[in-house]
Amino acid sequence: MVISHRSVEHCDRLIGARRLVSMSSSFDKIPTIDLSLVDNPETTPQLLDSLHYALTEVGFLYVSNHGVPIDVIASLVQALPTLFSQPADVKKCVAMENSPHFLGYSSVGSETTAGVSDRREQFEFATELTEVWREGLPLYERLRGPNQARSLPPETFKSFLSDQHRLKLVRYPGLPPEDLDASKQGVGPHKDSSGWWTFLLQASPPEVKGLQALNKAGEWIDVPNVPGTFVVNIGQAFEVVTNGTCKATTHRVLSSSRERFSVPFFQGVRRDLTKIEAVETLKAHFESLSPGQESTEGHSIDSAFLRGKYDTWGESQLRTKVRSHRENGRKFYAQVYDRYISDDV
Ligand SMILES: O=C(O)CCC(=O)C(=O)O
Ligand SMILES: [Fe+2]
Repeated sequence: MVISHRSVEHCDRLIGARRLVSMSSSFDKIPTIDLSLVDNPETTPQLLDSLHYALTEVGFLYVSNHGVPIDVIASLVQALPTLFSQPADVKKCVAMENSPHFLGYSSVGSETTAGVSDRREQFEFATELTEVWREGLPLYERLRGPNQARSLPPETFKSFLSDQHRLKLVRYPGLPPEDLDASKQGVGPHKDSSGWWTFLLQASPPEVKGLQALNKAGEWIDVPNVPGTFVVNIGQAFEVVTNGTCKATTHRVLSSSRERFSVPFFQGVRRDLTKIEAVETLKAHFESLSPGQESTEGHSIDSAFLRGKYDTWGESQLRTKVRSHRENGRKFYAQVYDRYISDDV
C-alpha cells in the first residue's frame, strides 16, 4: 500500500487531535454503567458506548442494577463491625501467619504498602482450593491452597441425627362457616419438636392458604404454596445446638372452607441427646454469632427441651407426643402420663 504524503499528514493530524481530545477529556467524574440497559436491544448500544468510554478513558466505573440482592449486601455490611470487634485471640484463630497461601486474618500494622506500614486489619479469602505444592514445583504454586474459614466441617451435625425420621400425610378438612367461627385451628402455634429440620410439601393449590409463620414483631405471615418448592423450617433441637443463632420459628395452620393437604418430613434427633451435649458441643462456634430476637408470643411457646426441663431430647419428645395424642399417652405411657400432662413448661 502506498502511503501518500497527504495521508501521513492526515494521520498526524488525527493522532494530534486524539491526543488533544484525550487530554481534554481527563475525567472529572466516574461514569455509571447501568446493567439493566443490557436487557433491551435498543439501549444496548448506549450501554456499550458508555462502557467503552469508561474502560478506555477512565479505568473506573460504577455498575448499577447489578442484580446482587440488597439484603445480601446489607447483611454483609451489618456483619462487619461484629466480625472486627471479636477479641484478638478469636481473630488469631485464622491468622494469616498460619497460611503459606496468605489467607486469613492480618492485624493492623502487619501489612506494608509503598514501603510504609498500613493501618488496616483484614480477613483475606480466595477460591477454595486444596494445597498442591511440593518440593520441585514452582514456589508460586504454594499460593494455591484452602481458606481458613471458621465454618464447621460438613459432617458436624450428623452426630446429632437419629436412626428415626418421621413423615406425616396430613389433611385439614374444609369447614363450613359455623365451624370456622368456632375455631380456625388446623394446628395450633408451635415450634417443631420432632427434631432437626422439617421439609414440608404443601400438597394443595396455591390459593388454598393456611400455613403461617410468626415474625419477630408478633405478626402472622402467610407461607403460601409456591409450586415446585418445599418449605424448610428449623426444629427445636437445631435452635439449641446453634445456641439460638438459628431460630425454631413458631408456626400454625389456619383452617378454611377449602380442604388442604400437606406432607411434612421431620428429620429426627438422637433420643439420648442431652441438653448439655446439645448446648456445649458447638458453643464456642456459635456464641460469637449474636442470637436474634423473637416475639414475646413466640418466646412463650411450650418448649420443654429449650427450657432445659428434661435431660434428654427423647424424653422431651415423648412428653410432647403424650400431650399431643392423649389417648395414646394414657394407654402406653400411664406411668408418666399425669406428670407430663400437668407439666406446662
Ligand atoms: O400442615 C402444614 O402445613 C404444617 C404442619 C406442621 O407444622 C406440623 O405438623 O408440625
Ligand atoms: Fe410444624
